[in-house]
Amino acid sequence: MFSFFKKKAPPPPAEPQVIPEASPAAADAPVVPPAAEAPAARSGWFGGLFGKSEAEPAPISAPAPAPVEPAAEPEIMETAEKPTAPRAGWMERLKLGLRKTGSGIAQVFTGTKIDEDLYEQLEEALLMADAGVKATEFLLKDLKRRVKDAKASDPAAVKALLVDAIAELLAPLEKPLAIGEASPTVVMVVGVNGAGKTTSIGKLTRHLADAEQRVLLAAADTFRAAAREQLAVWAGRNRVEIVSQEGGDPAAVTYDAVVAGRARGCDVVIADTAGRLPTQLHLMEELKKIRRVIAKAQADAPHEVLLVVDGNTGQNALAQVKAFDEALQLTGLVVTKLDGTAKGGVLAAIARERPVPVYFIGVGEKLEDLETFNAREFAQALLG
Ligand SMILES: Nc1nc2c(ncn2[C@@H]2O[C@H](COP(=O)(O)OP(=O)(O)OP(=O)(O)O)[C@@H](O)[C@H]2O)c(=O)[nH]1
Repeated sequence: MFSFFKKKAPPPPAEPQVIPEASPAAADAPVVPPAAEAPAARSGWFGGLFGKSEAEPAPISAPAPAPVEPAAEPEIMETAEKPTAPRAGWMERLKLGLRKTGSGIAQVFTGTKIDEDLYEQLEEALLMADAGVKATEFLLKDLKRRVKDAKASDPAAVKALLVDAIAELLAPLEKPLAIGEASPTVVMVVGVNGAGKTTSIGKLTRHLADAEQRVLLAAADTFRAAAREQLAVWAGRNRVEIVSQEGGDPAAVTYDAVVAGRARGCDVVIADTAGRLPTQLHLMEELKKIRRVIAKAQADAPHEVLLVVDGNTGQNALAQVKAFDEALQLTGLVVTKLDGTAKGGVLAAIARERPVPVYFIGVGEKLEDLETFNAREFAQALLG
C-alpha cells in the first residue's frame, strides 16, 4: 500500500506543447518529449506504489526532440495554476466538501434519545445523501446490531458506531493503483462527458512524473480539439509525452501510443477517451474496440480500466459504474468533485451494489486535489 500525499511545491509551469499526428508506424509514433529538466526526487505521494525500488529509479532517457508549437490553453489550466492562499489540509477540504452530505446525517444525532424516531431520521438522511435503498437498509441493520452489542446509551455514541459501520462498508473499495508490474502499465480512462477524466489524468500524471515515472498520454478523443488541447497542456505542465491525432480512429491512436510506449521504455501509458453516455451503444462499442486493440499492442493490457465518475451525480454515478463495468470490466474508479456535494453517500451504494475499487477521489480542480481513497477517513469526514 502506498502512503498519502506529501505536499510538494508545484513545479514551474511549462509551455504548452504541440499535439503531433499519430504515425502509421506505431513504434515511431510522434510524441512530444518532456522538457529536458531533471525529474523531482521520488519522495511524493506514490512513494510505495511502484514495483521498482527507491534505490533503482526508473531510467528516464530523453526522447528524440520533436517540433513544438504552442497549444491554446483551456480555461481549466488557468484555474489550476493560479497562486492561492495556503490550502487547508485535504481532509479539511473533504470534510468541507462532504458537509452538504453529512450535515443531514449528523443532525440526526443532536437529540438525547436513541429511539425509532432516530433511526427513521437516519434512514431519511442516508437516502437524501444518495446512499440508495440497499446500502441504507444495510447500514441501519448493521448500526442497530452495533448499538445493541456496545450497549450504547446516547446518540453521540451511536454516531461513532455509524462511522465504524460506514468505514467497514466502504473498506472493500480501498485499493492502491499498482504501477510497475507491467512495462508499460497501460491505463484506459473512461467516463461520461465532464466527469473529470482529463483533469484527473492531469493530476495523476503529475504525481507519476514527480515519482520519476516516464508517462506517455494517448489522446484517444480524436474528435474534440479542445479535449486534445487540454490533455496536451496537462502533458506540457507535467513534462510527459503525448500521442495525439486529429480525427481518425481513437483505437488506432491508442494502439500507436501503447506500441510507442513499449518501444520508448515508458513506465505508464494513459489513454484519455472521449466522454460518452453508457446508453450511446455505438460509442460504448468504440470503447470495447479500444480495449481490444490495446490488448493487440500489448498482450496483458490494459492493466487498468478506470471509470471517472462525478460524485455530484449521486445515484446516477452508481448507474454509470454498473453500465461501464458490464461493458468494459472496470478495475477501478476515480470519484471526482467530492469537494462540494450533497450526494457523497453514493460511495456506500457503490460499495453495496457494485464494489469496484476507488483508487482516487477528486477534491478540487487543482493539480494536487487528487487523493487516495481511505474508507475510515471518508466515513469520518462524512459525519464531521
Ligand atoms: N470541483 C471540482 N471540479 C473538478 C474536479 N475534477 C474535475 N473538475 C472540473 O470538472 C470539469 C470537467 O473536467 P474535465 O476533466 O474536462 O472532464 P472530462 O471528463 O475530461 O470531460 P469531457 O472531455 O468533456 O468528457 C472541469 O471544469 C474540471 O475543472 C474535482 O475533483 N472537483
